[in-house]
Amino acid sequence: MTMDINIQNKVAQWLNGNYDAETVAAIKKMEAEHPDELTEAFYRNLEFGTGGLRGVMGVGTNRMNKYTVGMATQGFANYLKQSFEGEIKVALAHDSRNNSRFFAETAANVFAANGIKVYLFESLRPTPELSFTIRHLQCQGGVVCTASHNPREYNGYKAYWNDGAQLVPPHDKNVIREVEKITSPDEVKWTGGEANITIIGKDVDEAYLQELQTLSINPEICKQQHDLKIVYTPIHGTGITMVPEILKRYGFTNVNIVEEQATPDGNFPTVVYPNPEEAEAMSLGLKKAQELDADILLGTDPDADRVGIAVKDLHGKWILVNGNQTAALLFNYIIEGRKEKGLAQPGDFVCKTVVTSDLIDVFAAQNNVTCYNVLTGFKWIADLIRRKEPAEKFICGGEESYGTMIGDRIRDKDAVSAVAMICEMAAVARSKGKTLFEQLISIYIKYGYYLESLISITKKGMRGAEEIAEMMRGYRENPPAAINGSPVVMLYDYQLQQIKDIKTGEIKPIDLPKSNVLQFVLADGSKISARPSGTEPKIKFYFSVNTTLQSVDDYDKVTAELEAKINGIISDMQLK
Ligand SMILES: O=P([O-])(O)O[C@H]1O[C@H](COP(=O)(O)O)[C@@H](O)[C@H](O)[C@H]1O
Ligand SMILES: [Mg+2]
Repeated sequence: MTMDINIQNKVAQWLNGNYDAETVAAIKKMEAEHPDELTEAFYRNLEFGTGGLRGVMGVGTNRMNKYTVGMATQGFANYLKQSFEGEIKVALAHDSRNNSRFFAETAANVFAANGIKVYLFESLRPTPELSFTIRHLQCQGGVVCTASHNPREYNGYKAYWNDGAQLVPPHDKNVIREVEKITSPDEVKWTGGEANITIIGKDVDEAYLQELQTLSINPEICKQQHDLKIVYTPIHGTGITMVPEILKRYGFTNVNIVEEQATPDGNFPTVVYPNPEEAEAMSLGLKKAQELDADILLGTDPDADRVGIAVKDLHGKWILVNGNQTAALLFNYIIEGRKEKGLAQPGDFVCKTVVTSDLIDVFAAQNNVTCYNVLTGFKWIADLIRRKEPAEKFICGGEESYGTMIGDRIRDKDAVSAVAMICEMAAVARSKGKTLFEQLISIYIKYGYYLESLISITKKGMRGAEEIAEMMRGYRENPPAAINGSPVVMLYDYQLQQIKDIKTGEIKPIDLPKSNVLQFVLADGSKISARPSGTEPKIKFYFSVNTTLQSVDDYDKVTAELEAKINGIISDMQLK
């Protein structure tokens, strides 16, 4: 295969530029032995996706290495200097991944050499704590070196603006424009500003923990139910730094850590993927929860912004709760809890993403709380808060992909607060003689039973990205007329920013930025969404079906019906 001329030029730049001997040797080796890998490493530059820059670690413009981190930081520094006057400050953190500390120190040195004041965490911390720190220390920007829940060969760069939110347009595009102007490592200021770096730690931890304590709605019940039996696993990530402490401060005394996964380790030795969405990543925790006959299991991802939970079902069998169910439970607890406590105000709003359960829209409306829908990515939830404040007040936000954000002081998804509040919610349920699972069923009975499921198909590399684009094009050009026997009645195309009523042909606009997402709404109320992931080489299909549930006695039967419906949709779409 002959290599595209643009790729050849980029490779030549790296071979002839001021790159270290190790990098040059690695490129030459790939050139000789694996030219296809060389293409993958250089065919594009890393871009800001749903959650910052993310890539496999290695040499090349499409990889995470000290050069791409250094250039991204130089570009970010340039843009911060154009955007703000006076002293500029940034906060930096990192997770437990291999090279995360090195990348964070590299970024710290580059910012500092550009005359920017840097607050660098002394060691690993959760991503949400960094979001908090930006506001707390009044910084103009920030970075976390993490690839979140991605496989171990990845790393990444989550970049933040002065409100503690990840970059959205135009800032992300503008930073990339600055990065693209940099053609050689010689244009990066690598060192020379060490005096501008301040190491931070305990004081900020304390402020963050105190902030999280203010979120509690029923602190007295947590104390009363202090012996709620909790099993927690940080899956070798940053959660260990804050989660046990916040649980203690909420008053919980029976917290059992999964010891085999307690030590931060970038090889994530006990799991295939460090992602609580994967059942396998939760299996050691489940084993411990079963042995201890615990009330709840919680697991956080490496940068502690997403949380997965497991509880016992009606028959005492342990089940993994999906992200939609956790979000529904938590939103419901917060909305109803605030109402009961007299904290609810006109102008309160919640926010979720367009691929997250519509059950939340239903109960928010019935409780007079506005529910907004945004594109996938917490950066869009944070963006909405910015656009609505101060007229409307953000209460909580969340998404199917195992994340929530409570209150407006932390502007990114936060598993530390989520763990605390989920345990509080379990404590409140227990004080009423209920389990969390029973609580979920009560929500279904009151507002409607929505069942969701997700299929992700991995397609790696340049070819994979093309295949995913082709699949999306196929659905767009030839949308199905019916799925699983039910006609498609509405077609949402977020790329075209329009909703089409299939029967009448009427078209309505979608007031969101353009995004490659399609949704088919069926006559029976089911909804199927398709979109390429913005963080991993995957295409994602989301399925949502719903019906009414009269009583807990019908739960098993109705669940089986809804599951059969989802399976019917999946097989009709030939996705399995
Ligand atoms: O990876 P994290 O935990 O930072 O999470 C990031 O990616 C998730 C998956 O995105 P996608 O479906 O595009 O892969 C998003 O849902 C989330 O809002 C975003 O913050
Ligand atoms: Mg994460």
